Amino acid sequence: MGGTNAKSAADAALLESLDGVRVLIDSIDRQILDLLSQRARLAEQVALIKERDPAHQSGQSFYRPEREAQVLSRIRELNPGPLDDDTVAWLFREIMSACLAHERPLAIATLGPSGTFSELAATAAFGHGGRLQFEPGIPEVFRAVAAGSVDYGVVPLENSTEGSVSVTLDSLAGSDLLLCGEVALRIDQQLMAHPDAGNTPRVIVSHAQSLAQCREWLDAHFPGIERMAVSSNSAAAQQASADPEVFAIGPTFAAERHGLVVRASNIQDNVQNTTRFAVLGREPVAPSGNDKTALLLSVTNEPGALTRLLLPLSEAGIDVLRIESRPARDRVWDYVFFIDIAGHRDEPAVAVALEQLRPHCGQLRVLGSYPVPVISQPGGD
Ligand SMILES: O=C(O)C(=O)C[C@]1(C(=O)O)C=C[C@@H](O)C=C1
Repeated sequence: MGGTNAKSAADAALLESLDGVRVLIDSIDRQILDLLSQRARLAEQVALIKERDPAHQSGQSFYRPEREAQVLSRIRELNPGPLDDDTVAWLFREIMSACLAHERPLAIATLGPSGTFSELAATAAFGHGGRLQFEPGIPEVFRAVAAGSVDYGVVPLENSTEGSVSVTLDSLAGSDLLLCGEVALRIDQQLMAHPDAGNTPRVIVSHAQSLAQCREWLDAHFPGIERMAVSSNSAAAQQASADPEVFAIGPTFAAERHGLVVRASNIQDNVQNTTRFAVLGREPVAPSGNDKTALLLSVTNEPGALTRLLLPLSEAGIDVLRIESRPARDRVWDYVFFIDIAGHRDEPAVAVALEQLRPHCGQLRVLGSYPVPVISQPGGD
């Protein structure tokens, strides 16, 4: 006891000077490092256990979204402050990412070249331990995951200003891949140009979604200037870096990557502009305790068809979180519905409701059950 008091008196004295506080910080850092090393050794042990199990051979069984969601929720609950819950969760997101990379580095496909919002979303979902593989388009991300040349993919699903990303929904409908997670990003759009550019571009280029998210701003500030959609924001930034008469729209870090200067900041029409990105995988995710399930249903175009779909869900007390319809590509005036519900497909109430739904649908596919995101959206610039 006397020793502890002597130690705290010495610490109190150190707190009075910058050099003294730094001595204390150095000591804490040594302890954090020691604990991180112990955690990484446990991750090695986890890898050994998973490798022993024949069901756990693929990269898919090393990444455990349900466990990560549980760890992050617990950290938020335990957080004594003064750092806020999101901040400590982000720190632990990176610790788990580093431990996972130490167990088995994961390859993640996303829309490239480097400098897209999708790249930011992939890093938000997997931390900096994931190895990104850039693809020229969203269908190519699906193909890379399906072919097994990467472990996971990250694609944009829905934007708060522009609605669903049709190419993603159509690719989902046409593939066997599963949704394993989601991450929402605030999307702040920047107008960027070559450092030698004048004030009036010949053309403004960006991804079609980004051009649409800035439509009113562009009408007001650059009326009559041609707008051209290209495969990604970073492809647009690349074009602007090669031609001072081309301006691009995209995230700040695309300007940094391609040597451009930001000419106007946050030009999206809706300040709260947010995009939800999906994590695509090949294997189902186990329940975390707080999950959602994405469904794909098809019905023929006859009166009451949608009501017949929703009734078994509401009777089972299951919350419908989102409904989106897309034309069925193979039949005129028939529709497929993308429906998100609360709960995991392995929960009895959800499983029963899905069985009751099945006779009313031409097709019913569970696109995936996965944890409700635990960390609030980071800024997307
Ligand atoms: O618990 C596991 O299965 C682990 O692999 C460990 C760990 C972690 O660092 O906590 C790492 C990666 C997984 O995605 C989940 C958790």
